[in-house]
Amino acid sequence: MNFHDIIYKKEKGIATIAINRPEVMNAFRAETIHEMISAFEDAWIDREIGVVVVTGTGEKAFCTGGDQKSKDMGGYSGTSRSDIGLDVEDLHMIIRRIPKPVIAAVNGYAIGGGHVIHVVCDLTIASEKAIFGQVGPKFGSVDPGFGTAYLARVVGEKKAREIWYLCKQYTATEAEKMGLVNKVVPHEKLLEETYQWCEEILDKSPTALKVAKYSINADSSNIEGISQLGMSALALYYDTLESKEGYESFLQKRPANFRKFRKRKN
Ligand SMILES: CC(C)(COP(=O)(O)OP(=O)(O)OC[C@H]1O[C@@H](n2cnc3c(N)ncnc32)[C@H](O)[C@@H]1OP(=O)(O)O)[C@@H](O)C(=O)NCCC(=O)NCCSC(=O)c1cc(O)c2ccccc2c1O
Repeated sequence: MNFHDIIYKKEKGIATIAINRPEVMNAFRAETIHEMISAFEDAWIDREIGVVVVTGTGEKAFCTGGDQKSKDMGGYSGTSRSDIGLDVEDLHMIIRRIPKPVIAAVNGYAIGGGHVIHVVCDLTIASEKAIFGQVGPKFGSVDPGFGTAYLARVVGEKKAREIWYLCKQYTATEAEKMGLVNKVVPHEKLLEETYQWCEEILDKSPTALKVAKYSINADSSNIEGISQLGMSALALYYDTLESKEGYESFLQKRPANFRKFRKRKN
Protein backbone atom coordinates (compact mmCIF):
# COMPACT_ATOMS: atom_id res chain seq x y z
CA MET A 1 0.00 0.00 0.00
CA ASN A 2 1.35 3.44 -0.91
CA PHE A 3 1.01 6.04 1.80
CA HIS A 4 2.40 9.56 2.05
CA ASP A 5 1.32 10.90 5.45
CA ILE A 6 1.71 7.71 7.45
CA ILE A 7 4.13 4.80 7.70
CA TYR A 8 2.29 1.48 7.84
CA LYS A 9 3.98 -1.80 8.64
CA LYS A 10 2.90 -5.29 9.60
CA GLU A 11 5.15 -7.67 11.44
CA LYS A 12 4.50 -10.87 13.41
CA GLY A 13 0.80 -10.20 13.96
CA ILE A 14 1.24 -6.51 14.86
CA ALA A 15 0.22 -3.63 12.57
CA THR A 16 1.84 -0.25 13.27
CA ILE A 17 0.48 3.06 11.98
CA ALA A 18 2.90 5.96 12.48
CA ILE A 19 1.70 9.46 11.60
CA ASN A 20 4.58 10.88 9.58
CA ARG A 21 4.29 14.67 9.31
CA PRO A 22 6.99 15.77 11.79
CA GLU A 23 7.32 19.17 10.06
CA VAL A 24 3.90 20.09 11.55
CA MET A 25 4.29 18.02 14.73
CA ASN A 26 2.31 15.18 13.11
CA ALA A 27 -0.82 17.32 12.70
CA PHE A 28 -3.35 15.65 10.41
CA ARG A 29 -4.95 16.84 7.19
CA ALA A 30 -7.72 15.14 5.17
CA GLU A 31 -5.29 12.76 3.44
CA THR A 32 -3.70 11.70 6.75
CA ILE A 33 -7.08 10.67 8.12
CA HIS A 34 -7.99 8.79 4.93
CA GLU A 35 -4.66 6.94 4.95
CA MET A 36 -5.10 5.99 8.61
CA ILE A 37 -8.61 4.68 7.88
CA SER A 38 -7.25 2.60 4.93
CA ALA A 39 -4.52 1.15 7.15
CA PHE A 40 -7.09 0.23 9.81
CA GLU A 41 -9.24 -1.42 7.12
CA ASP A 42 -6.25 -3.47 6.00
CA ALA A 43 -5.38 -4.45 9.59
CA TRP A 44 -9.04 -5.42 10.15
CA ILE A 45 -9.21 -7.67 7.08
CA ASP A 46 -5.82 -9.31 7.67
CA ARG A 47 -6.63 -12.30 9.91
CA GLU A 48 -3.02 -12.60 11.00
CA ILE A 49 -3.05 -9.17 12.62
CA GLY A 50 -4.09 -9.33 16.28
CA VAL A 51 -3.28 -5.85 17.51
CA VAL A 52 -2.73 -2.36 16.07
CA VAL A 53 -0.28 0.25 17.37
CA VAL A 54 -0.72 3.97 16.61
CA THR A 55 2.25 6.29 17.11
CA GLY A 56 3.99 9.35 15.64
CA THR A 57 7.35 9.72 13.93
CA GLY A 58 10.07 12.04 15.20
CA GLU A 59 11.05 12.97 18.72
CA LYS A 60 8.52 15.70 19.48
CA ALA A 61 4.97 14.69 18.77
CA PHE A 62 2.46 11.86 18.69
CA CYS A 63 -0.08 14.13 16.96
CA THR A 64 -1.11 17.79 17.47
CA GLY A 65 -4.58 17.53 15.89
CA GLY A 66 -5.91 19.23 12.78
CA ASP A 67 -3.29 20.91 10.56
CA GLN A 68 -3.96 24.59 11.16
CA LYS A 69 -2.03 25.43 8.01
CA SER A 70 -4.66 23.65 5.90
CA LYS A 71 -7.58 25.48 7.53
CA ASP A 72 -9.69 28.45 6.49
CA MET A 73 -13.11 29.95 7.32
CA GLY A 74 -15.53 27.02 7.11
CA GLY A 75 -13.02 24.31 7.93
CA TYR A 76 -10.12 22.31 6.55
CA SER A 77 -9.22 22.11 2.89
CA GLY A 78 -9.31 18.67 1.31
CA THR A 79 -11.90 16.20 0.12
CA SER A 80 -14.04 14.64 2.83
CA ARG A 81 -17.52 13.28 3.51
CA SER A 82 -17.73 15.60 6.52
CA ASP A 83 -18.63 19.29 6.10
CA ILE A 84 -15.60 20.14 8.25
CA GLY A 85 -13.06 18.90 5.70
CA LEU A 86 -11.74 16.09 7.93
CA ASP A 87 -13.27 12.62 8.36
CA VAL A 88 -12.12 12.39 11.97
CA GLU A 89 -15.42 10.88 13.10
CA ASP A 90 -14.85 7.94 10.74
CA LEU A 91 -11.35 7.46 12.15
CA HIS A 92 -12.70 7.36 15.71
CA MET A 93 -15.34 4.84 14.67
CA ILE A 94 -12.93 2.46 12.96
CA ILE A 95 -10.63 2.51 16.00
CA ARG A 96 -13.64 1.47 18.09
CA ARG A 97 -15.08 -0.99 15.57
CA ILE A 98 -11.96 -2.90 14.54
CA PRO A 99 -12.33 -6.16 16.51
CA LYS A 100 -8.73 -6.05 17.74
CA PRO A 101 -7.08 -4.03 20.52
CA VAL A 102 -5.58 -0.70 19.42
CA ILE A 103 -2.69 0.68 21.49
CA ALA A 104 -1.54 4.31 21.34
CA ALA A 105 2.21 4.62 21.90
CA VAL A 106 2.46 8.31 22.78
CA ASN A 107 5.97 9.55 22.04
CA GLY A 108 5.51 13.32 22.57
CA TYR A 109 2.76 15.94 22.29
CA ALA A 110 -0.76 14.47 22.13
CA ILE A 111 -2.71 17.70 21.68
CA GLY A 112 -6.18 18.62 20.36
CA GLY A 113 -7.46 16.04 17.89
CA GLY A 114 -4.22 14.12 18.46
CA HIS A 115 -5.14 13.80 22.11
CA VAL A 116 -8.56 12.49 21.12
CA ILE A 117 -6.99 9.77 18.95
CA HIS A 118 -5.14 8.33 21.95
CA VAL A 119 -8.26 8.67 24.15
CA VAL A 120 -10.27 6.59 21.65
CA CYS A 121 -7.59 3.87 21.45
CA ASP A 122 -8.15 0.85 23.73
CA LEU A 123 -4.89 1.35 25.64
CA THR A 124 -2.24 4.06 25.94
CA ILE A 125 1.43 3.64 26.74
CA ALA A 126 3.28 6.93 27.16
CA SER A 127 6.87 8.03 27.02
CA GLU A 128 7.87 9.99 30.11
CA LYS A 129 8.34 12.91 27.68
CA ALA A 130 4.71 12.82 26.47
CA ILE A 131 2.49 15.87 26.98
CA PHE A 132 -1.30 15.69 26.91
CA GLY A 133 -4.00 18.31 26.45
CA GLN A 134 -6.93 19.80 24.57
CA VAL A 135 -6.57 23.22 22.92
CA GLY A 136 -9.89 23.77 21.12
CA PRO A 137 -11.31 26.66 23.21
CA LYS A 138 -7.90 28.38 22.98
CA PHE A 139 -7.69 28.09 19.19
CA GLY A 140 -11.34 28.27 18.07
CA SER A 141 -12.29 24.60 17.97
CA VAL A 142 -13.81 21.78 20.03
CA ASP A 143 -13.91 18.04 19.52
CA PRO A 144 -17.41 17.03 20.66
CA GLY A 145 -18.32 13.38 21.18
CA PHE A 146 -15.42 11.10 21.94
CA GLY A 147 -13.18 14.09 22.71
CA THR A 148 -15.56 15.37 25.39
CA ALA A 149 -18.21 12.88 26.58
CA TYR A 150 -15.99 9.81 26.27
CA LEU A 151 -13.05 11.65 27.85
CA ALA A 152 -15.32 12.33 30.85
CA ARG A 153 -15.90 8.58 31.21
CA VAL A 154 -12.15 7.98 31.22
CA VAL A 155 -11.03 10.70 33.66
CA GLY A 156 -14.32 11.72 35.33
CA GLU A 157 -16.44 14.79 34.61
CA LYS A 158 -14.60 17.27 36.83
CA LYS A 159 -11.23 16.48 35.26
CA ALA A 160 -12.67 16.44 31.70
CA ARG A 161 -14.20 19.88 32.28
CA GLU A 162 -10.85 21.16 33.60
CA ILE A 163 -9.04 19.74 30.56
CA TRP A 164 -11.46 21.49 28.18
CA TYR A 165 -12.11 24.75 30.02
CA LEU A 166 -8.50 25.57 30.94
CA CYS A 167 -6.61 23.95 28.02
CA LYS A 168 -3.64 23.13 30.26
CA GLN A 169 -0.89 20.67 29.36
CA TYR A 170 -0.36 17.57 31.51
CA THR A 171 2.77 15.46 31.96
CA ALA A 172 2.74 11.70 31.42
CA THR A 173 2.83 11.13 35.19
CA GLU A 174 -0.17 13.44 35.70
CA ALA A 175 -1.97 11.65 32.88
CA GLU A 176 -1.29 8.26 34.47
CA LYS A 177 -2.63 9.52 37.83
CA MET A 178 -5.94 10.52 36.24
CA GLY A 179 -6.34 7.18 34.43
CA LEU A 180 -5.70 8.70 31.02
CA VAL A 181 -2.78 6.35 30.24
CA ASN A 182 -2.08 2.75 31.21
CA LYS A 183 1.66 2.99 31.72
CA VAL A 184 4.51 5.52 31.54
CA VAL A 185 7.91 4.26 30.40
CA PRO A 186 11.35 5.76 29.71
CA HIS A 187 11.29 7.44 26.28
CA GLU A 188 13.73 5.00 24.65
CA LYS A 189 11.69 1.99 25.88
CA LEU A 190 8.34 3.16 24.46
CA LEU A 191 8.08 0.87 21.44
CA GLU A 192 9.79 -2.05 23.18
CA GLU A 193 7.24 -1.91 26.03
CA THR A 194 4.35 -1.41 23.59
CA TYR A 195 5.35 -4.45 21.53
CA GLN A 196 5.71 -6.47 24.73
CA TRP A 197 2.07 -5.64 25.55
CA CYS A 198 1.19 -6.65 21.98
CA GLU A 199 2.94 -10.01 22.43
CA GLU A 200 0.94 -10.66 25.60
CA ILE A 201 -2.28 -9.79 23.77
CA LEU A 202 -1.36 -12.07 20.84
CA ASP A 203 -1.23 -15.02 23.29
CA LYS A 204 -4.91 -14.43 24.17
CA SER A 205 -8.06 -15.71 22.44
CA PRO A 206 -8.98 -13.34 19.55
CA THR A 207 -12.70 -14.03 19.90
CA ALA A 208 -12.69 -13.35 23.64
CA LEU A 209 -10.76 -10.11 22.99
CA LYS A 210 -13.26 -9.06 20.33
CA VAL A 211 -16.24 -9.69 22.62
CA ALA A 212 -14.50 -7.93 25.53
CA LYS A 213 -13.80 -4.87 23.35
CA TYR A 214 -17.30 -4.70 21.84
CA SER A 215 -19.00 -5.21 25.20
CA ILE A 216 -16.96 -2.42 26.80
CA ASN A 217 -17.72 -0.21 23.76
CA ALA A 218 -21.46 -0.95 23.92
CA ASP A 219 -21.88 1.01 27.13
CA SER A 220 -20.58 4.21 25.50
CA SER A 221 -21.94 3.69 21.98
CA ASN A 222 -24.49 6.52 22.41
CA ILE A 223 -21.50 8.87 22.13
CA GLU A 224 -21.45 8.18 18.38
CA GLY A 225 -24.73 10.17 18.16
CA ILE A 226 -23.33 12.98 20.31
CA SER A 227 -20.35 13.07 17.97
CA GLN A 228 -22.55 13.37 14.86
CA LEU A 229 -24.57 16.20 16.39
CA GLY A 230 -21.49 17.96 17.73
CA MET A 231 -19.53 17.72 14.48
CA SER A 232 -22.51 19.23 12.63
CA ALA A 233 -22.43 22.17 15.07
CA LEU A 234 -18.65 22.40 14.66
CA ALA A 235 -19.04 22.84 10.89
CA LEU A 236 -21.23 25.90 11.57
CA TYR A 237 -18.84 27.22 14.25
CA TYR A 238 -15.90 27.03 11.83
CA ASP A 239 -17.76 29.52 9.65
CA THR A 240 -17.62 32.25 12.32
CA LEU A 241 -15.21 35.10 13.09
CA GLU A 242 -14.93 33.74 16.63
CA SER A 243 -13.41 30.46 15.43
CA LYS A 244 -11.26 32.31 12.87
CA GLU A 245 -9.80 34.45 15.68
CA GLY A 246 -8.67 31.21 17.35
CA TYR A 247 -6.81 29.51 14.50
CA GLU A 248 -5.39 32.81 13.22
CA SER A 249 -3.96 33.54 16.66
CA PHE A 250 -2.17 30.15 16.59
CA LEU A 251 -0.71 30.76 13.14
CA GLN A 252 0.26 34.34 14.01
CA LYS A 253 1.80 33.16 17.33
CA ARG A 254 -0.19 35.67 19.41
CA PRO A 255 -2.80 35.33 22.17
CA ALA A 256 -6.38 35.15 20.89
CA ASN A 257 -8.83 37.89 21.85
CA PHE A 258 -12.06 36.01 22.57
CA ARG A 259 -13.23 38.61 25.08
CA LYS A 260 -14.58 40.75 22.25
CA PHE A 261 -17.09 37.97 21.47
CA ARG A 262 -18.62 38.37 24.95
CA LYS A 263 -19.91 41.88 24.21
CA ARG A 264 -23.70 42.35 24.54
CA LYS A 265 -25.64 42.40 21.29
CA ASN A 266 -27.84 45.57 21.09
C1 LIG B 1 2.08 21.25 20.28
C2 LIG B 1 2.34 22.67 20.75
C3 LIG B 1 1.89 22.84 22.20
C4 LIG B 1 3.86 22.89 20.68
O1 LIG B 1 4.18 24.21 21.03
P1 LIG B 1 5.66 24.77 20.76
O2 LIG B 1 5.65 26.19 21.24
O3 LIG B 1 6.66 23.83 21.32
O4 LIG B 1 5.88 24.71 19.19
P2 LIG B 1 5.16 25.56 18.05
O5 LIG B 1 3.76 25.89 18.42
O6 LIG B 1 6.03 26.69 17.64
O7 LIG B 1 5.09 24.46 16.91
C5 LIG B 1 6.25 24.09 16.14
C6 LIG B 1 5.86 24.04 14.69
O8 LIG B 1 4.85 23.05 14.49
C7 LIG B 1 3.69 23.66 13.92
N1 LIG B 1 2.48 23.01 14.41
C8 LIG B 1 2.25 22.48 15.62
N2 LIG B 1 1.00 22.00 15.71
C9 LIG B 1 0.41 22.25 14.51
C10 LIG B 1 -0.89 22.02 13.97
N3 LIG B 1 -1.87 21.39 14.66
N4 LIG B 1 -1.14 22.41 12.70
C11 LIG B 1 -0.18 23.01 11.95
N5 LIG B 1 1.08 23.30 12.42
C12 LIG B 1 1.36 22.89 13.67
C13 LIG B 1 3.75 25.11 14.36
O9 LIG B 1 2.99 25.96 13.55
C14 LIG B 1 5.26 25.38 14.25
O10 LIG B 1 5.57 25.54 12.87
P3 LIG B 1 6.49 26.79 12.39
O11 LIG B 1 6.45 26.70 10.90
O12 LIG B 1 5.87 28.03 12.93
O13 LIG B 1 7.82 26.51 12.99
C15 LIG B 1 1.62 23.71 19.87
O14 LIG B 1 2.19 23.69 18.59
C16 LIG B 1 0.14 23.43 19.75
O15 LIG B 1 -0.60 23.71 20.66
N6 LIG B 1 -0.29 22.86 18.60
C17 LIG B 1 -1.66 22.49 18.35
C18 LIG B 1 -2.43 23.62 17.70
C19 LIG B 1 -3.83 23.31 17.29
O16 LIG B 1 -4.56 24.25 17.08
N7 LIG B 1 -4.25 22.05 17.08
C20 LIG B 1 -5.49 21.71 16.49
C21 LIG B 1 -6.68 21.90 17.38
S1 LIG B 1 -8.22 21.56 16.60
C22 LIG B 1 -8.18 19.89 16.31
O17 LIG B 1 -7.24 19.26 16.58
C23 LIG B 1 -9.34 19.17 15.72
C24 LIG B 1 -9.55 17.89 16.16
C25 LIG B 1 -10.55 17.13 15.66
O18 LIG B 1 -10.72 15.87 16.08
C26 LIG B 1 -11.42 17.62 14.71
C27 LIG B 1 -12.47 16.86 14.23
C28 LIG B 1 -13.29 17.35 13.28
C29 LIG B 1 -13.05 18.59 12.80
C30 LIG B 1 -12.05 19.36 13.29
C31 LIG B 1 -11.22 18.89 14.27
C32 LIG B 1 -10.15 19.67 14.78
O19 LIG B 1 -9.95 20.92 14.34
